[in-house]
Order: sequence, then structure tokens, then C-alpha cells
Amino acid sequence: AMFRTESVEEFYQIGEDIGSGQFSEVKKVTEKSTGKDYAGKFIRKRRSTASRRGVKREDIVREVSILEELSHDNIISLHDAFELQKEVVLILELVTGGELFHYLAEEDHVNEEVAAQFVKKILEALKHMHDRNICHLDLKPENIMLLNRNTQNIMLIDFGLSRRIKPGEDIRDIMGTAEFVAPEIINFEPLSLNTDMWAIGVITYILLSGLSPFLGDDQQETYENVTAINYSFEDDDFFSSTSELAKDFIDHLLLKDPRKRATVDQCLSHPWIMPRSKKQKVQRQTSHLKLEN
Ligand SMILES: Cc1ccnnc1
Repeated sequence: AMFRTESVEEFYQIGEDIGSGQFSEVKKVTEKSTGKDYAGKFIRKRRSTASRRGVKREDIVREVSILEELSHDNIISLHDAFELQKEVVLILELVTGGELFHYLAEEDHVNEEVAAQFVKKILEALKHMHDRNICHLDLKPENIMLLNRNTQNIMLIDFGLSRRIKPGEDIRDIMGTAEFVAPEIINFEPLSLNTDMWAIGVITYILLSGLSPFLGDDQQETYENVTAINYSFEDDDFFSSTSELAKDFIDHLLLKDPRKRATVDQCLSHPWIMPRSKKQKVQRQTSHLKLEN
């Protein structure tokens, strides 16, 4: 059996809230036998098929089996799992550097050198997944945590929507957060590893400018902006110092046809991520933080 059925409180001391999701709460927990701290993700089980609250047991089993298959420095590791009557508790590696989202809120936008390092780390974690035919399908700043404030070291933390993509199998039913979903998700067309690459384009755009490329006044408007690929770098206040390399990187990801988007390997060898010449390196550095005076 995948889940222990003893009481989690017998083995872990439950601490304070450190995060919450739609149907889950994350609390700091301490393993009694070792004194080590972890993150306990308490996921409410769906009580009946008619209900829309809670998570289907099979979806929790899928998240656990994907977490067990992955092993990478920038992907959260699973230490233990318990099943109680109303909920499942995943004991996850504890990350305390805060969400990339909150870092962005304080930093507004980051200079290209720093942004490129962040994106490279996210791409390395994503490569580990894509090489195993696993796609995340919910990449967004909230699901990316900082290991600590001063490095670009990140951790992917939430695999609730992740799927194994079997060749020929058709996945159409996933719906992540409007700002980050690819056109094929909105149009209920088949999803693929390339669906994650769209989200990398959106996250990079936000890292560089602090703006969300497709965000509208409501979800409907956001969806219209996404399906129309309605984004630009024209807003001079935010992109005047952005390099052509960075714009080229994003333009190869925010493409309607998933097959035309750069793959994770192509992104890792793009000159914005892996500058080949002094000139390309300088291009990345000349974009500077417009320091608010
Ligand atoms: C919120 C969170 C999740 C997983 N690990 N640490 C913190």
C-alpha cells in the first residue's frame, strides 16, 4: 500500500501553517524520531463523485507516484505519506525561501542575468521531468519556491496536475491558472510536454518586466488574450532595457502551435540561457535594473 494508515500525529509533531492550496493546507511538521523538519501537505479527499470539493483519491495517488519517480535537486522530494479517513498527508521536503511570486512582488522585476539564472534552474528541473515523459501542467510563480533569498536556487513544489504523457494518449481536461495556461488548454486540444514550455515563456516575461503578458480584467478576457497570442514588448516603461536575446527566447515559447515551441533542450541551449560569445554575455548584462530613484 502506498500510504501508511497509522496516525500522522504519532510520528510527527504538527507545527504552523506555511501555505495553502484549493483543497490542501501545508504545515511545518517535525519527525519525532529524528527531530527533522518537513512540510506536511494535508489534502482533503473527495467524499463522493458528485462533490466538487476535495481531491479524488486516484489524483492523489498519481501525484505521489510521480513524486516518487522524480529525483532532482530542484524538485521537492517526498519523505512519507499517510492516509486518514478524510485526508491524505504528504510529508515533503521543507523549503523556506518563500515563493518566487512573493520575491517578484518585492523585487518587481529582476535584471536579465538573475532572471536567466532562475529560468535555467526551472528548465533543469523541467528537463528531469520531460526526459521521463512527465509534464507539470501547472507551472507558475506560486509553484516555484526559493531555496533561500540570495541564490537563484529554486524548488518545484506542487505536482497536483502533473501527468505522464503516453504517446498517443489524449489529455485535454486539465485547467491550470488562466494567466499561465497555453492556448491548447483553453481550446481543449491535446496537451503535451510543450504545454509546459508556454508557461516558461509567461514566467520569463513576468521575471523580466513584472507584467503578466495575457492578464485581463477577468478570466474570460485573459483567455481571449491567450488564444489571440495577444502580447507585446512594446510597453517601453518595462522593456526598454530588455535584450533582443531575451525577447527572442520568449518569442520561441509564446507560439500558438505547440509543435513549433522550443523544447526544454532547445531552451537550455538558447544563447540567452547559455551565452556563447562575449557579445551575447554583454547583451544580457547591459539590461540593468532601472533603479527607482
Ligand atoms: C509550501 C511548501 C511545500 C513543500 N515544501 N515546503 C514548503
